[in-house]
Amino acid sequence: MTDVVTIPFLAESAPSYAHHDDAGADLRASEAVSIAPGARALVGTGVSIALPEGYAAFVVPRSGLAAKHGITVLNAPGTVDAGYRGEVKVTLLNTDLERPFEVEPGDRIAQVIIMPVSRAVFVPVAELPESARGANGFGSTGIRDGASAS
Ligand SMILES: O=c1ccn([C@H]2C[C@H](O)[C@@H](COP(=O)(O)OP(=O)(O)OP(=O)(O)O)O2)c(=O)[nH]1
Ligand SMILES: [Mg+2]
Repeated sequence: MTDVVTIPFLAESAPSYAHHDDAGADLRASEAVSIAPGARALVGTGVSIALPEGYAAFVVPRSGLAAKHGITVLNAPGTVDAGYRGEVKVTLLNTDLERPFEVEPGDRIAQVIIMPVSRAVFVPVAELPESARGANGFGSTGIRDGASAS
C-alpha cells in the first residue's frame, strides 16, 4: 500500500474498505429510503470529511447493486471537493422499471475513491496544438473492428 492519505471524518463510523487493497471505500446509508422504479433519491451517509487540499473524493456505484438491482449513482462520479464540510450524499437512481429498491440504514450503497487532482490554469490561445484524434469523437472509431464507424 502506497500513498496513504489521512482524512478526518465526523460520523459514528468511517467509509470502510472491504479489502486492504480496494480502491473504493464503501459508503453506508444513514437513513431508510424506498426508491420507486425509475426514480432517484438523494441518500444521506451521515459522514462529513475534510479532504487534504489537492485531493477529491469520487462517489461511484457498486457493481453488485448495478448488476443485480439496476441501482447506479446518477451523477457518477459524484465529486466531493476538498473544501466541502457537509454530509456526503449519494444520488441513487433505480434504473429497474419494475421493482422498487429499499435502502436500510447501514446498507453499503456506493463507494468513494480518494484521488489527487490537478489544479488547472486555463490559458487562452489562437489555436490548439495538433493531435492524431483532432476533433473526432463521439463514436468516431466505431465499435466493432473492421466495420465502418457509425
Ligand atoms: O455525489 C455527490 C456530489 C457532491 N456532493 C457534495 C460535495 C461537493 O463538494 C458538493 C458540490 O458538488 P458539485 O460541485 O458536484 O455540485 P454542484 O451542483 O455544482 O453544487 P455547487 O454549486 O455547490 O458546487 O456536493 C456529495 O455529497 N455527493
Ligand atoms: Mg460545483
